[in-house]
Amino acid sequence: MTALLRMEELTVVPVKSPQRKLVNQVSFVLESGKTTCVVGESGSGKSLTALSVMGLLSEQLQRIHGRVIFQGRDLASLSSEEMRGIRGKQIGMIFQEPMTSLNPVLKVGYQIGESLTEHLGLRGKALRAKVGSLLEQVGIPAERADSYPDELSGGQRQRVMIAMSIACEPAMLIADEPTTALDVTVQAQILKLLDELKTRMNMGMLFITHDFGVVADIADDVVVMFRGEIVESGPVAEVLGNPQHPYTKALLDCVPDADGKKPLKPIDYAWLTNGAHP
Ligand SMILES: Nc1ncnc2c1ncn2[C@@H]1O[C@H](COP(=O)(O)OP(=O)(O)OP(=O)(O)O)[C@@H](O)[C@H]1O
Repeated sequence: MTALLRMEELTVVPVKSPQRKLVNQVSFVLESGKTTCVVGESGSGKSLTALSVMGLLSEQLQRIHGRVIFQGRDLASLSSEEMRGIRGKQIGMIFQEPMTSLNPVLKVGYQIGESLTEHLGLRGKALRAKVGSLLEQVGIPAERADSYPDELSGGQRQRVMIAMSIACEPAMLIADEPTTALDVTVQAQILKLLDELKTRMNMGMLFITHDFGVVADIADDVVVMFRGEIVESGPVAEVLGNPQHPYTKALLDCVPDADGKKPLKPIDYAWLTNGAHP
């Protein structure tokens, strides 16, 4: 079976100091209908990996090596116009903070509709019906299309972002810490919704998180990143059930108990660097 996304030895560096490898030789595969979680602490290179898939690295950064093959095509070989056609249509995206992605002065229904008009040419009644149906698919009554973002709760705003990201029925969804800003109960609801949509629409989901609790809930496969490199990857049951790398073990130690009471332990970097357990 051809993979939906095949990342081959992706390497990202700052243009001005190309010896600093922010993402170093990262390779993994994502299949349709599956979720691959990229997990690691802040600064490990997760977001740069996701942005590379979208062709959205900032101008100060460049990919010096590797390929990003989506549906059999190397995304780097596409023009910016072709890439714009893929973003939002074949690859959907959601990010951590819906308020920064939603325009506060436009009704949410209008904002969901924009990409339907741009990519699918929908207008008028057909557009309104599709927007209503998308809102209902993410658990929001259709009439909330006329609400402004600040009239919705944080969880509802993230649901609106999900509706926007799936509007064109993309083959792949990239979710970068989509639940981090939400409280635990809402987080669980959003994860469940994403998981259901992934299965129903047979999407591949690339899910970026620093939280192994989230990985346990949602991943089929997991890629553990540390300082720009993959230290461990594989099916979630294997990586969580029998972690091999000290960094994975240390991150797993940081997961709070179900009641959320276990204090977070600081990660012992000396141990990681020497390989000797303290
Ligand atoms: N434009 C840039 N120029 C130089 N370094 C950068 C740039 N953007 C990001 N970095 C660095 O690249 C590294 C990886 O960043 P990235 O955002 O991918 O981390 P992350 O794992 O997603 O962390 P977080 O969860 O905090 O977003 C970090 O050390 C960051 O400081």
